[in-house]
Parts: sequence; structure tokens; C-alpha cells
Amino acid sequence: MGLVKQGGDFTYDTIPTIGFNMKRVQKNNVSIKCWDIGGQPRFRPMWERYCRGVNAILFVVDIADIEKLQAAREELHSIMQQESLEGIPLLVLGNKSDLEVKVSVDELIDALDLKGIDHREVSCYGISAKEETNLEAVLSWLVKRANELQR
Ligand SMILES: Nc1nc2c(ncn2[C@@H]2O[C@H](COP(=O)(O)OP(=O)(O)OP(=O)(O)O)[C@@H](O)[C@H]2O)c(=O)[nH]1
Ligand SMILES: [Mg+2]
Repeated sequence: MGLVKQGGDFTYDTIPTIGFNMKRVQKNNVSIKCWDIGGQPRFRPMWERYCRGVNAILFVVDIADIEKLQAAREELHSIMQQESLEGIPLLVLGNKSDLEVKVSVDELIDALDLKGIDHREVSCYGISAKEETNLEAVLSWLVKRANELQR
């Protein structure tokens, strides 16, 4: 997801991320280097490699695509079990809060079994990339993690 827009308006015809993209985001005095990794099944084997050594992992879920929540839970738990990623703070983002038919943040926490993820700090926010809802909270969360832990 292009969580941080680059000066443009939200557009529905985004292109799926092929492989990964790198973006830099500035917030206060913090420069955040973001790796946006493709979510399609063929890119999932790359996830672990790109998450190694990072300060924080963001896992973005489509809260309107209720049928895929189980697959999301399996993928999330599988990557969280990688020893190389132990202890890295996790922020789960339930995206598309602007849509009517969706799960709530509490339902998402249950559906993804976030309470079953150990050995790290886990947070979960509802957001809308389209309407830019709650994106400031995401940036603040990231800035806080950057300050807390220098790798
Ligand atoms: N209604 C709504 N649609 C959104 C929102 N964010 C993204 N979309 C739409 O969802 C679709 C997928 O968005 P992407 O940003 O490509 O999703 P992605 O997770 O990056 O997908 P990959 O790059 O394949 O991993 C696009 O059609 C977007 O327009 C949102 O907040 N609300
Ligand atoms: Mg993408």
C-alpha cells in the first residue's frame, strides 16, 4: 500500500507492488526509510529478508476483504515465527476504514490472533489510505519506535 502519498491525490488504479519499493519519509527530525514489499503470494518468500534488521514491521490488511483474513493470519504468524525477526515491534494496519462493510479493529485483533504473537510489542490501528484517516498516528508510532531502538 502506498501509505505515504507522494504529493498526489489518492488514486484507485494503483499498480500492485512488484518486488519492493523504497521510500523515504520525513517527520520532525526523523527520516524514515520504508521498504514497501509486494503482498502477492509470489513475493511472500521475500518478506523475511526485507524485514531483517528493521526497527519496525507494518503489516497492512484489507479490512473489507473478510474472506482473506484467515490467509492474512497464517502469513502474519508464519513471518512472526522467524527467529531473525524476533523482538521487532509490529504495527498491524486495518486499511479501508472508509468502506461500509468491514471488520472493526477489535474483530481484526481476534481474526489475526494478535494476542497470540509473543516476544514483541504489537499494536493495531484502523486507517484509510484513501481518506488519510489515522495516518498521523501511524507516523507517530514509527517515530517513537525509531527513537526507542537504534539498530
Ligand atoms: N476504499 C479504499 N480503497 C483503498 C484504500 N487503500 C487502497 N485502496 C485500493 O485497494 C487496492 C489495492 O491497493 P494497493 O495500494 O495496490 O495495495 P497493496 O497492499 O500495496 O497491494 P500489493 O502492492 O499487491 O501488495 C487499490 O485498488 C486501491 O485503490 C483505502 O483506504 N480505501
Ligand atoms: Mg503495494
